[in-house]
Amino acid sequence: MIAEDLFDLAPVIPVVVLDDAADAVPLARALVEGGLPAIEVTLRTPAAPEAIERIAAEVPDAVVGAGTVVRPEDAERAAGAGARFLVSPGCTPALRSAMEATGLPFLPGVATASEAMALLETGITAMKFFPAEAAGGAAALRALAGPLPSIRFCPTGGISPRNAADYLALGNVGCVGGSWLTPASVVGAGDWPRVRKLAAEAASLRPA
Ligand SMILES: O=C(O)C(=O)C[C@H](O)[C@H](O)COP(=O)(O)O
Repeated sequence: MIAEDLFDLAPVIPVVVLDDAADAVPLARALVEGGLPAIEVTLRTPAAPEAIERIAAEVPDAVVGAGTVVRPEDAERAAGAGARFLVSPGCTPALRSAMEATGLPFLPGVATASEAMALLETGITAMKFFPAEAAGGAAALRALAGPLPSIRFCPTGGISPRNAADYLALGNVGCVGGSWLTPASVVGAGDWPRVRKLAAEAASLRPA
């Protein structure tokens, strides 16, 4: 799998924060059943590595990745847990090297033309656009497509059912990411049917 393949899995990559690794498998099953197989588990909680391990072992139809990859050592740790892709909110040369060294596809985060150009110089054409809404939203991505037509983005940050379709209509958007599919209250209550419904609604944003 190369990074661009992540765009073809589903229109939305759920961004998941898990406090309890025991929630990982039922949550991932609900997302997959709803039609969203690519799942980004953020490395923001101590439970994240075990959550990734469990999903990788027990939910074969999921493509589990790690988000919030911030330090170079996070990349190796995520790969060791079984992550199949990596996502970072921004990027540095050291982080880029560490992500590349895992051999996994990765979406490094950018928010400006200069950041995107720095990665483009190293051959990267698939990136996360973060924080999408705060950094100019769909209008900013439409503008970037002019001078940087070879880059495709996964915008994340402030995306919801209200604005997701605006992003997905852009030619330089491969998919979007967001946490709205797994609200903390819903995960805390173990309301997996609700997660499945939110996922199904998101999956229908763009025909597969
Ligand atoms: O953790 C990361 O790697 C990030 O870069 C940030 C997340 O993608 C966003 O925080 C999700 O944004 P919301 O959907 O607005 O909650």
